[in-house]
Amino acid sequence: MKVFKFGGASVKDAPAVKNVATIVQQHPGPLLIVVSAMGKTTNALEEVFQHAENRQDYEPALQQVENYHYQLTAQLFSDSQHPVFARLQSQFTAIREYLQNLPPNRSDEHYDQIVSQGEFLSSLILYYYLVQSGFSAEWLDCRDCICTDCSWREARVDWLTTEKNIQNKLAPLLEQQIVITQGFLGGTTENRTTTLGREGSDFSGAIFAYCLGAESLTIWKDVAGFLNADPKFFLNPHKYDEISYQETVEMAYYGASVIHPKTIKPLANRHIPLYVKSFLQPQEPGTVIKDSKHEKLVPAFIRKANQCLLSFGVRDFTFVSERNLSVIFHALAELRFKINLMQNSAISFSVCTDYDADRLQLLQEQLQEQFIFHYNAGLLLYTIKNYTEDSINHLTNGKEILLEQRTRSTFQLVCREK
Ligand SMILES: Nc1ncnc2c1ncn2[C@@H]1O[C@H](COP(=O)(O)OP(=O)(O)O)[C@@H](O)[C@H]1O
Ligand SMILES: N[C@@H](CC(=O)OP(=O)(O)O)C(=O)O
Repeated sequence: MKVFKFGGASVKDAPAVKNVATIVQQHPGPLLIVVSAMGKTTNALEEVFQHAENRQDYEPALQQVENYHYQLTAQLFSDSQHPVFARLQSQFTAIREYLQNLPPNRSDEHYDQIVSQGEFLSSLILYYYLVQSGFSAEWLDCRDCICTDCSWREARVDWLTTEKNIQNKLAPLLEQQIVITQGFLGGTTENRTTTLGREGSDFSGAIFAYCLGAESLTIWKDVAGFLNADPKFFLNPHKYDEISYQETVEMAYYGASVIHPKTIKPLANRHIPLYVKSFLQPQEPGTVIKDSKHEKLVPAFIRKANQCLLSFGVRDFTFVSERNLSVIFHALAELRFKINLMQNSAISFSVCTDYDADRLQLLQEQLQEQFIFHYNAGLLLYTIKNYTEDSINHLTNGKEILLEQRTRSTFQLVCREK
């Protein structure tokens, strides 16, 4: 039993969906397909929700999402009476009804109900297309399997219940046919939809693979495999043919965005290999991530954009103490800031984190009485894993560096985005 995860880029238009069917055709045998929203649909739905949250007209943004899905679907199904069109229509009717009836206080719970819709649309379109192409297939609502708490936007998985659900409801289905389900989503015991954190469909693939005891998980990407740098920002990156879970989890943690950082742990726990393969060249081997031992790898360059550097200074001539730090950490955790790098001196403490204007405002309000609080936005965080002096010189050349740090294996710097 294999699990394939197809991300937004692999289903971004009609030819891409046809390509997915070709890939599936080439892999006979029990298969679970976990699919993300098509193209940039999740961003577009976030925009719809933001308009609704600010009591602005969300209809033009929603109309764009609808047109995109209809146009793509019309290129896949020549029969305009095909049931897929009625399903799409009922999804959009439900979205509009939900938005019209939003209560005055719009919250993260409402965000999840809207932003989750992209995966329902994509999984329905892919399901109907595979059936039309002659596959024996079934559509599964992942909320019947992936059980989470109510931590909206980044729900936590109840692993015991999820494993039981997957064994009882999904495993028997997979004996008969291919099953298509949604990435990124879960459901609470009260039947509310949750999301697992942006770009969380890789993690969904790993949850299913873990609970099914799958032979492997393959994530299909627009790159040749797991590379030592993002080809959008670095020339001629090197592809790893094989790499350990340990190295991968560290690189994903530092920001190698090709794999969601939560993906690795469940797979490593059950020794399930993860393949990163190109949907553009599916016959190529890509990268395999597993329990492997290797010599020191070539340096990996990881770039994290939209960073800010927060600094907390003490108000008197005392030093930054453990007690001060615990107040700062508590506030950061409450507001769900992820610390990407930190450094302290006698009288100040600095943290590099993802920039979010609203949450920064709340942090400032909470801490400004106790600390002198400053921040710099518009920054980049670079990490070199397995660095060499040459790689550091290459990276730092010409950059205005605000902070740098190194351990025996990892070099990090924060600099201005030019
Ligand atoms: N180390 C890396 N190796 C390969 N691709 C990377 C790496 N770091 C960042 N990327 C970027 O990740 C992208 C693919 O991941 P992602 O956009 O999440 O795909 P999808 O949303 O389709 O699942 C690539 O297009 C590439 O720009
Ligand atoms: N669609 C969601 C989940 C996801 O993982 O998407 P992708 O596989 O395209 O990164 C998002 O954009 O956050």
